[in-house]
Amino acid sequence: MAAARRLDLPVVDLVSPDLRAAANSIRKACVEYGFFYVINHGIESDLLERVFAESRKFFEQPMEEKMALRKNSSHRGYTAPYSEKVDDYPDSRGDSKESFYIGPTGDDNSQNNFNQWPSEERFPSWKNTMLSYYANVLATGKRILSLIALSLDLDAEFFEKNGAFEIPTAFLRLLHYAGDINASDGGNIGAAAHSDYGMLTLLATDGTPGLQICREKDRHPQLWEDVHHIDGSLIINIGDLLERWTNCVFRSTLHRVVPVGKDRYSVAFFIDPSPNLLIQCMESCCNEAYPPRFPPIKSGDYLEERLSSTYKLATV
Ligand SMILES: O=C(O)CCC(=O)C(=O)O
Ligand SMILES: [Fe+2]
Repeated sequence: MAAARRLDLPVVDLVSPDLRAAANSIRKACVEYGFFYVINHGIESDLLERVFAESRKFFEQPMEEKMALRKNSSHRGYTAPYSEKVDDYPDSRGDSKESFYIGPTGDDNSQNNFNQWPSEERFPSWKNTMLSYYANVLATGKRILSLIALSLDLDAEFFEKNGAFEIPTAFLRLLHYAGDINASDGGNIGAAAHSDYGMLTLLATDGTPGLQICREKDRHPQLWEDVHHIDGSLIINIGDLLERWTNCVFRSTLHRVVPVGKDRYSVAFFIDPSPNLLIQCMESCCNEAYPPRFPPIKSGDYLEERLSSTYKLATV
């Protein structure tokens, strides 16, 4: 895999008393990179450590145990290595990562029922740890979205008031990249180049390198830059739906995970708007000279289409 350049993404302090300055820094980050770090995000390091410990414990199980919780039709549960393929290369086997999805967990029992959990007997604190992380990271995500609204010259409550959070849609995804993948084999990649589909992604990693971004996807050859680890930070990125909503003022940036010869764990949290919300160009993102580039579309229709085209193999 070609060497990548080191990149210094903006760092946004979520307890900064100067909201306007934080919003400005987010705007610059989203216009230029589509990626940034947040610090002082309010998620206890102890909770994060427990999430990683439980995640490791789950993935260390024999394949048979993991497959007993394979992803169901509601996109919750386990996905095996090579079950996801986002590239179009005929020789590629797909992504070597394995993952576990946890969907909305709110009070709504009918939604709750779709989640799958490892047995309480062998994993006594697993579910509660994940539920606790889900609640905490969702709260952090909403604070970031409020700053994003300010950064787009919108009301801080823009997303809330528009009903973006009315029907909970956020997904937690535990990820494991095996360390014994041969990095020199071009057909092997942890996660192939992709952009995230939805609104906002909050990513925690165990500090192992591998994540890279490509700022100019149409440039050849592509230039990949390492997103290095900052202790205690979360990595935030903009998804395609928010790019579309902002009329491409904000960028949804191509990224991938390359093998580094070492096991790697990460935890992604994807926040999307309510499925029934109509995504149409934000007022502050268009004018006569820069008209809306996309027709309105319902969030759920857009995301369902993107998701179903990802899982092409029959193993999940
Ligand atoms: O594991 C990572 O660092 C990135 C994961 C990712 O890009 C994704 O799940 O969409
Ligand atoms: Fe991603």
